[in-house]
Amino acid sequence: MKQRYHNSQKEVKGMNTAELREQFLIEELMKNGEVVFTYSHYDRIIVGGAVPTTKALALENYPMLKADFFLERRELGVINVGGEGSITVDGTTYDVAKKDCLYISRGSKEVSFTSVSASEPAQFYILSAPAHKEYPTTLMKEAAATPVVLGSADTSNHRTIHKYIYADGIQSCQLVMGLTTLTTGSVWNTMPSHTHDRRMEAYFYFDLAEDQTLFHFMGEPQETRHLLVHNHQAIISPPWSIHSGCGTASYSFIWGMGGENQDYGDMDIIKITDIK
Ligand SMILES: O=C[C@H](O)[C@@H](O)CC(=O)C(=O)O
Ligand SMILES: [Zn+2]
Repeated sequence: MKQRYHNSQKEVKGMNTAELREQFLIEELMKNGEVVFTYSHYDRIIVGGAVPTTKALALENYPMLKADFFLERRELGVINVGGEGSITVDGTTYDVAKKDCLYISRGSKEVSFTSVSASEPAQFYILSAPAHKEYPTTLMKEAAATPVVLGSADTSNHRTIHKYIYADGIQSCQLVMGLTTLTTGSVWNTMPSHTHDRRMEAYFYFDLAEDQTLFHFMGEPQETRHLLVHNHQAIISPPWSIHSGCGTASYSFIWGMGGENQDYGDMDIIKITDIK
């Protein structure tokens, strides 16, 4: 498991492209036959990917957690962005198809990830946060998440938001998680952009054509920087940073947060003409 510490706003202002990418971009998350994790000190979120092929992959323990097992003091959210798959939690198996979400309770001891087809594997995107109590392991199919349509073609940001883990959805200690799909021809996410000093956020981009890219914007609202992101890459957004992106084609992304509250609507919106 790789580890990333905090960066101050002042430090980030002075970073060049390589330094920004090293701190805030996670380039490789979906590796066939592997579970890959990055531990971020922003709200102690762990960002990961699991791609089982011919055999199941277990959620192993990591020495740096100093825990008896991964979920001893943590909760975990998973969304599949690949082929058909399932997740087994302490003997119960859940079918997790593309865009379905499974919340896994703190205290769960044996978790494993399986694909139906090794040639079209499931690709599980994982977020885990420290948890103080147990909430039940819960599966939410994509169809069960109420879609919220935002933006318009006029502003190139027509998109549908599916919320899974949040105050009015699957219950958790602090994890908030869902996904956004851009309508063909729309390319802007999260514009107008916002910050929420109360929560960090991670974005994982998927369904972006392999020969396309996305400009992800971060930084303080009047001191923005950008990172060039490709399909299946994630970015870590500090609480003081905007997180907004513009693709060279349409795409989807998973957003996930941890921190002070689970109120999806808690956002400090920045007027479009005020961004610098
Ligand atoms: O705090 C919430 C997150 O930034 C995202 O949910 C925003 C988003 O998906 C969008 O506007 O497209
Ligand atoms: Zn946000």
